[in-house]
Amino acid sequence: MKILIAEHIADEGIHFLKQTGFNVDIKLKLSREALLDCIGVYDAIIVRSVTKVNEELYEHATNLKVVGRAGNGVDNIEMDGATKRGIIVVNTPDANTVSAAEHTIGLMLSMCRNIPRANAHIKSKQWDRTLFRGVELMDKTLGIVGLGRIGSMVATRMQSFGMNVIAYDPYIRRERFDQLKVTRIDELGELMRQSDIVTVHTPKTKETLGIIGAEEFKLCKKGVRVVNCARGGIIDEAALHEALENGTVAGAAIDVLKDEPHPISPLLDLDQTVITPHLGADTYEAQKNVGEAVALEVFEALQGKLVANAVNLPSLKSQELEALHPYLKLAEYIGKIYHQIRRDAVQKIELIYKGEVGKMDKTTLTLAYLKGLYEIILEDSVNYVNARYIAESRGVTIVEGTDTISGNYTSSIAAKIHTANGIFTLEGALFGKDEPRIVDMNGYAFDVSPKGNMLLIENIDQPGMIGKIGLTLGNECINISTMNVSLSKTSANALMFLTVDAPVSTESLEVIRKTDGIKNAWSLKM
Ligand SMILES: NC(=O)c1ccc[n+]([C@@H]2O[C@H](COP(=O)([O-])OP(=O)(O)OC[C@H]3O[C@@H](n4cnc5c(N)ncnc54)[C@H](O)[C@@H]3O)[C@@H](O)[C@H]2O)c1
Ligand SMILES: O=C(O)CC[C@@H](O)C(=O)O
Repeated sequence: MKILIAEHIADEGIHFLKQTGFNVDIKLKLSREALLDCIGVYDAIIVRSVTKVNEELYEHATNLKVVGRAGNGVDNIEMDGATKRGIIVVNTPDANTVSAAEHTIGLMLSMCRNIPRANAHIKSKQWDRTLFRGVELMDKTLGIVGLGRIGSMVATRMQSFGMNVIAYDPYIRRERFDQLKVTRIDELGELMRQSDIVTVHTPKTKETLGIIGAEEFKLCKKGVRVVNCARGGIIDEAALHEALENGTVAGAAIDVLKDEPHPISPLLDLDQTVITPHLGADTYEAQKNVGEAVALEVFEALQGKLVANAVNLPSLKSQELEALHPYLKLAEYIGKIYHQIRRDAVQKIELIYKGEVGKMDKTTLTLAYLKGLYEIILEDSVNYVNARYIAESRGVTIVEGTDTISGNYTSSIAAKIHTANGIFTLEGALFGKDEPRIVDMNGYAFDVSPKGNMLLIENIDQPGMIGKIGLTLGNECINISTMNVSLSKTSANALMFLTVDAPVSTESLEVIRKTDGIKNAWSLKM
């Protein structure tokens, strides 16, 4: 596996990746052309906020499996393009939060006390204290837009400064506001009216781009101050420039610009602005955290593991992932069986999660089922990321449900596959803590451990069949490890699952199928 580190990450992360035995190339500041030229050989790329990982790059990145975003914001990564190609995108959302919150506060204080200009003044050997009179934070109202990880850290820290903290975030539950002792404001306009300082902490999305613009500035108290340590463009730069020039806004503290990494913006020419070149995450602590986290995630994702911080997968915490693991295995096994027995195109899949498993993350379990289903026909090109996309692009309807009752088992997963030629059903249960078993197939009851090479045989239920099958397999040099027979409740047929010690060749399978009393036989690989 080859990994390209295209933007600087901490040595700890690089060291980790190198000792895994992967081939690691560090090529910082490549031109776009050079990046497009070389990306084709890489299995993974690690970037920060500058590299645009978009359609153009994906078209050249024919081997790419993982994009590691060393940091939080993924606005430089085109997610749909990655998902449909099965490229897993991982980031490190918690690794630099404290640094970003502290930088926000540093910028806020610098702006309110004119620290950067005063510093430049005295370093030019001048001493005039009348030029830099500032304002206190105590008793002022801080309006936070986006009360997520960083917004909430800024909130609690600024409360200790004696600020009255209000916030606008329609996507956060009321209880969270209460827990943080932050006043919930239902409309952005109202937040703008009440605030002395406004700080934005949303991701950059279609909805938040320019969320604070000319109209919002019209609602503000004269002399409001603004902070943007989130993403360039969330506060419209042209409108901000205008508002600073006409005095509506007294000061702006900014870490992020619309067009990075270019230091070009009219805001740079104003005395009322304090600007840093996207330094929010630039602390030793944050970079060490980010570097280590992204390296581990890229390593795990390259091994096909489900990673906690995968952006284009349902988000799961590591403990949840651990608890889910045996069920994921079970769902994948159930998925694997259908296309090894039937070729009929799937029209609809109903998945019923019964018992304990019904309380777990069904979205991810269904991904595991679909991964198993399509792996049989698409092999490595299907993974957790694109499994649902593949099903949906084939017009397959997926229905998920739960049932509190799971018969004899603590947990089971029942799959019902609808095709033009009828319905195929399969149910699997978990035995003990982590042992998957097939317990029912099309109404035949079983207790089968799906593993290794298997044979499924349909035969007429008549005396002597087991001996005959044993003899046929013996003649074909097929050694049987386990055998599980189930009789039909409605016909004179039986189904038999066998575990065998080597793959059964097509020729042997033909011989088995022609044996008297055997109606069909399938070789399965689990
Ligand atoms: N300057 C830096 O170096 C630096 C470092 C880390 C993160 N960031 C950026 O900081 C921002 C916040 O990061 P985070 O980790 O706190 O993210 P987060 O996902 O934890 O929080 C974002 C919050 O914004 C809210 N939100 C989304 N759309 C909204 C809207 N239209 N109106 C109001 N609220 C809305 C969400 O509900 C969420 O609570 C991101 O843009 C991230 O990229 C910058
Ligand atoms: O360090 C970076 O490149 C970006 C940091 C920050 O904006 C992030 O999104 O994590």
